[in-house]
Amino acid sequence: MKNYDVIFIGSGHANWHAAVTLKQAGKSVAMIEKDQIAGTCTNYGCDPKILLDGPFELLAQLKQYNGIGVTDNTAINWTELMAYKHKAIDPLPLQMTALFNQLGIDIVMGAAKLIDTNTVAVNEQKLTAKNIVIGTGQRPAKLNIPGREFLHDSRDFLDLETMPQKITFIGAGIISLEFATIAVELGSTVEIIEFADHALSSFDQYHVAKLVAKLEAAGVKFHFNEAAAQVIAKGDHFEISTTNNLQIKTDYVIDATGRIPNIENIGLEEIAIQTTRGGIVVDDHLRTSVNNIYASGDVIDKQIPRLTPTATFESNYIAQQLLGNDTAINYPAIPSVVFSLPRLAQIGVTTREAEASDKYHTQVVPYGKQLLFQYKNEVDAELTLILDQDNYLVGANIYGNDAPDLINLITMIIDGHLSATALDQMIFAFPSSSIGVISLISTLLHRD
Ligand SMILES: Cc1cc2nc3c(=O)[nH]c(=O)nc-3n(C[C@H](O)[C@H](O)[C@H](O)COP(=O)(O)OP(=O)(O)OC[C@H]3O[C@@H](n4cnc5c(N)ncnc54)[C@H](O)[C@@H]3O)c2cc1C
Ligand SMILES: NC(=O)c1ccc[n+]([C@@H]2O[C@H](COP(=O)([O-])OP(=O)(O)OC[C@H]3O[C@@H](n4cnc5c(N)ncnc54)[C@H](O)[C@@H]3O)[C@@H](O)[C@H]2O)c1
Repeated sequence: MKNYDVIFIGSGHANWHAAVTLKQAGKSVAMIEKDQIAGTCTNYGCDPKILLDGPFELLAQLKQYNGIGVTDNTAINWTELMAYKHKAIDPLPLQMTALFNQLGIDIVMGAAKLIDTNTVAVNEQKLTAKNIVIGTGQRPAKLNIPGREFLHDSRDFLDLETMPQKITFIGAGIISLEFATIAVELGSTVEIIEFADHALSSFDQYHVAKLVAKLEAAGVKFHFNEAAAQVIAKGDHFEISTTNNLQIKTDYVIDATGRIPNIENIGLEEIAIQTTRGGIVVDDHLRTSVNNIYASGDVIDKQIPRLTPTATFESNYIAQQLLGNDTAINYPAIPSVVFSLPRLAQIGVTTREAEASDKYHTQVVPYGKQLLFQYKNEVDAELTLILDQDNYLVGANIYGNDAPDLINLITMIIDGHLSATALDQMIFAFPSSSIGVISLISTLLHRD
């Protein structure tokens, strides 16, 4: 039986950052993975998604010059793009495995199960360790309705060789809105069934409404207040009916009604690790109810966004814990982005929280209009800043193609508690899109 300092169950961002740090610090480390090395983000999530999205973003920007210099927009060849995706993404697990092996991390392929508080079974072997970290992530939820066998998920979409002519998404969450943006641009008839009366419930609803209107103008049909009830196969197509008897004919159905934690069949009940429907319960040191076993990433029962940067933050935190630092975890402000076109991003105090408290005030900055050519004629791009009573930035929402980068800039202003005076001490490259937004924000920020 092989004995380690630390065994990691799962090889996603929740675990591999810590595995590398601990190995480099001289610990013996094993990482067990039952599917593809490097987990969801690398193989079935952020990375393939953003690769496929690239030309769609460029096309959206080109369209902003229609009638003022650009006449003929390029068409996207999805099948060719998908071939490129396979070429770029498929080798990543092997490359990451080689990197981990080179560092001296033992990689074990197979489904891990805890036998006792120090022992993990995988295939026919048993491995022991002083500490174990569970980072088993999440999987797509699957609706329990008649015809569920016809439902596809995000992984299937990111592997589609040809885009179906008619595609229907169940759920108007992040995954649906990102993928609907792509499908409608390729000319598919896109419908979205959502049981709430709005989309993207955790995002600023003023910006969400603008995004929904933009997608509707592009041809996406939203059916709010509708819950999918059954899917029937009829010849070469499918018929979806809702609880209100709405009928939709479609070629392909994606169930994007959320993601659920992988907590089953890994021995948690046997050794009394506490879980809820939301995942593994941890304390403020990311320890489970069994003291030497930690949990990290998407599988944790947590209120913060389940994202790659939060999984990475937790992984780095656990590495430091296992190297002797005993401070409780303290999350900074966490940005979230919806990679639709335009993008939505948000961080920190929300507009809803700001409206309910006299500690904050909000300011809308229509930077698309104010910085027209720096932002490539994206006229409707705007951001809402949330400021505290001393005019320090505590939150923001962005609607615009540049949101993923702008929100990082704003993250630094929030985390650094930067005033306008502090920003004045820095020199930024000019002309650039960011310097424009920095100057607009500066006029509103605290001055010493
Ligand atoms: C379509 C899509 C797009 C996304 N886009 C973004 C984005 O743009 N930005 C962003 O920040 N986040 C995005 N995410 C979320 C991001 O992928 C996750 O937050 C991140 O992957 C979480 O990392 P993790 O290590 O906790 O889990 P995972 O990456 O899911 O890793 C868990 C690993 O554990 C393995 N495992 C499970 N059970 C066992 C077992 N018993 N034994 C051994 N191994 C096991 C799994 O096979 C998996 O490889 C996206 C997710 C999806 C699905
Ligand atoms: N850009 C990103 O960061 C990114 C991108 C993709 C995925 N992710 C990850 O995936 C998660 C999002 O996954 P998602 O989009 O599947 O979930 P979600 O929670 O964002 O959205 C699910 C939607 O489905 C609706 N719904 C649930 N049951 C329904 C039913 N029976 N009929 C109709 N509608 C129903 C819900 O009301 C909700 O609006 C994120 O939380 C994140 O962890 C992140």
